[in-house]
Amino acid sequence: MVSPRPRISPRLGTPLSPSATRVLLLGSGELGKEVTIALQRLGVEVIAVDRYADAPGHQVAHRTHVIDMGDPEAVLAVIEAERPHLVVPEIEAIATDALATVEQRGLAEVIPTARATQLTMNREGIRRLAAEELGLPTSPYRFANSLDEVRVVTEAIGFPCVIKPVMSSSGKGQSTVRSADDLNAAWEYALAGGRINHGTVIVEGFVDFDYEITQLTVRAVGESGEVETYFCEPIGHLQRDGDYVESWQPQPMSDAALARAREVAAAVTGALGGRGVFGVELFVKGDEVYFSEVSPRPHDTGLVTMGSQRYSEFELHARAILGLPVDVEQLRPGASAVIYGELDAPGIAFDGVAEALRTPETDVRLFGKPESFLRRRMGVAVSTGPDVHTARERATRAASLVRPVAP
Ligand SMILES: Nc1ncnc2c1ncn2[C@@H]1O[C@H](COP(=O)(O)OP(=O)(O)OP(=O)(O)O)[C@@H](O)[C@H]1O
Ligand SMILES: NCC(=O)N[C@@H]1O[C@H](COP(=O)([O-])[O-])[C@@H](O)[C@H]1O
Ligand SMILES: [Mg+2]
Repeated sequence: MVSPRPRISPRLGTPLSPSATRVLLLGSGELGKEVTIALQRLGVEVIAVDRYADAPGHQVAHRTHVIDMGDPEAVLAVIEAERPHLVVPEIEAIATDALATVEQRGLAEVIPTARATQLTMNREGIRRLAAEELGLPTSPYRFANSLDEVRVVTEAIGFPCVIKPVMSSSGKGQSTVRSADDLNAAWEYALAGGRINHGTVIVEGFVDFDYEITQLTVRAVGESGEVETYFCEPIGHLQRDGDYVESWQPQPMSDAALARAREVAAAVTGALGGRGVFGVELFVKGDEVYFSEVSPRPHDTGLVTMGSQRYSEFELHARAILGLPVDVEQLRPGASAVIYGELDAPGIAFDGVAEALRTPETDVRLFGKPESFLRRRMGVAVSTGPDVHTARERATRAASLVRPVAP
């Protein structure tokens, strides 16, 4: 299903010289910032691209660009100008047709593959692949293009159900609907919240799961010289309004559920192909595992790995995409808790960092986003501890001590 692709040379060059190994990131938020730092430590030349100036990843890259990432010509132009070896998508809303062109013309290698970015940018592509081609269990689902169609398909799906734009992330435009009276509001919210106003929604049956996990899965060159699949310890997380607020590792699971989670993750990532980290989102009920969606890149809930693993998901991504070996060992139970902006203002300040850092085994990362919004993720607290419970207490406490304030 996945065509063989040329393997990147494991030789690394000197940045800003003709021998440089060049990586271009499309998207330079908090996740891209950490990938960039990991690449910089390996002496890779990094070009960071985003839709706005001074994005977190811009602040640590060799060069930066601001473009409309939904514009295929703009995406192609920046890749043609920079001639990177690797193009690394950091968000899903990108002109993915341009990435297919890049791959076809052999301009650069797209991570993990152009097809993977095309399938995962739209919930319809990945859902049909997982449920219909691979036969993996998912929530029941239907697609709808108008409020009338939403009314019809919810008859089939039943209540409660979850309505989401087919192109969105971090819960934007998503609502859980309990009765037909709420459909109008959910439709309007989905139209307003989609990244690209596509006018299509997915209606999913509500899965009454016991817990949900991200199964970080790494496709990297192994000792055999072939791409092999590696699994991190499962990450449990808590979501509010479709956006992650807390994550921890490891999530305790039965042997049967863990084995099933890894089977599902291997099937999906194997079908997408390429190299790098994937965040496979799964719902678990008893020993049953339901596939939800997958990021073909590091995952926000995986921020916890900056504390809990020998190599964070960002370091693993950097190594895997460069064709270097990986080690997914977890060292200590860990947790992360999100620091939101809590106010709408540019150039905000943060009080309470010293108090937060008095918490044992705790780090605070402030992403440096130039503008704060009420519910924009501006930072994260990452803690470890003797057990997950202690790590969670530490991280949530530290995050609550950091107070965003107007400058
Ligand atoms: N069908 C469902 N049944 C129950 N809960 C759901 C369902 N779909 C979504 N959720 C809840 O909403 C959360 C966010 O959903 P989803 O991952 O699809 O949104 P997203 O916008 O892609 O978010 P992100 O980009 O952060 O992954 C899930 O992690 C889960 O907690
Ligand atoms: N769930 C996806 C996710 O966490 N993506 C991360 O958030 C950034 C966008 O943040 P912004 O909306 O605050 O600019 C993205 O660039 C990526 O790092
Ligand atoms: Mg998700």
